[in-house]
Amino acid sequence: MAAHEEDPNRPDPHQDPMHPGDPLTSDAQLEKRVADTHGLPGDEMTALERMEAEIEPLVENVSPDLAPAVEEFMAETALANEAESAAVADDSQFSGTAGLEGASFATAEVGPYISFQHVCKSFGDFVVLKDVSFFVNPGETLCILGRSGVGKSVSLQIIMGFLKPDSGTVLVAGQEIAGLTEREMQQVRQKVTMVFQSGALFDSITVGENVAFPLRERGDMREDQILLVVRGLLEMVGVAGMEDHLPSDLSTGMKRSVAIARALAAQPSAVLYDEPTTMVDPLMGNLLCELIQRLKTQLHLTSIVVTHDMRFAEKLADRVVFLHEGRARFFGTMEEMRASDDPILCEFLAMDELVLPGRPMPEAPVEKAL
Ligand SMILES: Nc1ncnc2c1ncn2[C@@H]1O[C@H](COP(=O)(O)OP(=O)(O)OP(=O)(O)O)[C@@H](O)[C@H]1O
Repeated sequence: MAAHEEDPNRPDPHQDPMHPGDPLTSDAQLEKRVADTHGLPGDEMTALERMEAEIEPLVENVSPDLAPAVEEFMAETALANEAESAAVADDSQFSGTAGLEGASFATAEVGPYISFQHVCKSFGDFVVLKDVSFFVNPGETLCILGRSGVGKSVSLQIIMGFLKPDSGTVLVAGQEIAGLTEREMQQVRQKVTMVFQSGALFDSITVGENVAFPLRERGDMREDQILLVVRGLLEMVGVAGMEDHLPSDLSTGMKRSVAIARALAAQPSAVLYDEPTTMVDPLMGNLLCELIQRLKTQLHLTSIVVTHDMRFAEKLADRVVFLHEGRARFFGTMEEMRASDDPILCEFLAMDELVLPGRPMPEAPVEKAL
């Protein structure tokens, strides 16, 4: 097609892509729609304007024909997250600092979005978590650190309700999850979603169908709207044009990017990431790290990241919890961790210095010629 010819399939830039037939969403219309959807008062407009301005950099690499759809979709998420954070802050269910004695409570004046209080978990006789307590406040990022097998992934699975703790209290989205039915837990999982190490994509359907899945589940979006948001989200996470591929065609890093796009399609308040930078090259690792950082600041996402990568933790974490022998050996800010003289923690950090990617590895002993 010649450059000047109009593509009949190209969305009309003067039409609202989320609500075709409407003129392009004016600020007032968008304010009303988001207010209707999330029950926010009409005077939230200034917040919404700020939100859209914040979100702009997130969609800067998205094609102009897709950007408005993604921007509006993400603005809804960001605004809902602000409201959610406020609701958690007001929630009287939060039972204070029980089980977190000795931790840093510098910013704990709002209730945590997710917390463990004295959590224990065993598999048969094998005790994984003996008495673990930590929290993450709304909009903050917690990194879970520790050697292999200390229960980092088990902790994430407890938060998602896939595993049940033997004792202790777990708050997710500000509410205690112990007594919830599976159906209630599914509602919690709409707010708090997880990006697995493997991506955990559905292998038999395309990348686009994977990302469209949560959008179709909502039941209130038309197919053409869904396609716009899917393509836009894939561009946003750096895997443009992959919608017709099967997950098996993708590299590990690309699968994780698609898994993040699918998680975002559910408009979550919190995302749990299990080893997002493991087994990808340093460039892909940096891209994923930057994406997670942008999602945190621009969407006000609460995040928990299980990682072995200290540089990643340094960039992202508001707080860290260091698990060791079934306990939260350290819980506090990155700065407090660096200042700690705990020998076990110091040894862990020293080991990390030795194997940090990008730094020269310690010289291997030269083998003697036989
Ligand atoms: N469903 C399960 N049944 C029995 N044991 C389990 C189960 N899930 C995890 N475990 C055990 O719990 C321990 C902690 O596992 P987990 O996956 O949380 O470790 P991790 O800290 O994430 O380690 P890594 O960094 O190697 O991924 C391991 O010994 C694991 O074998």
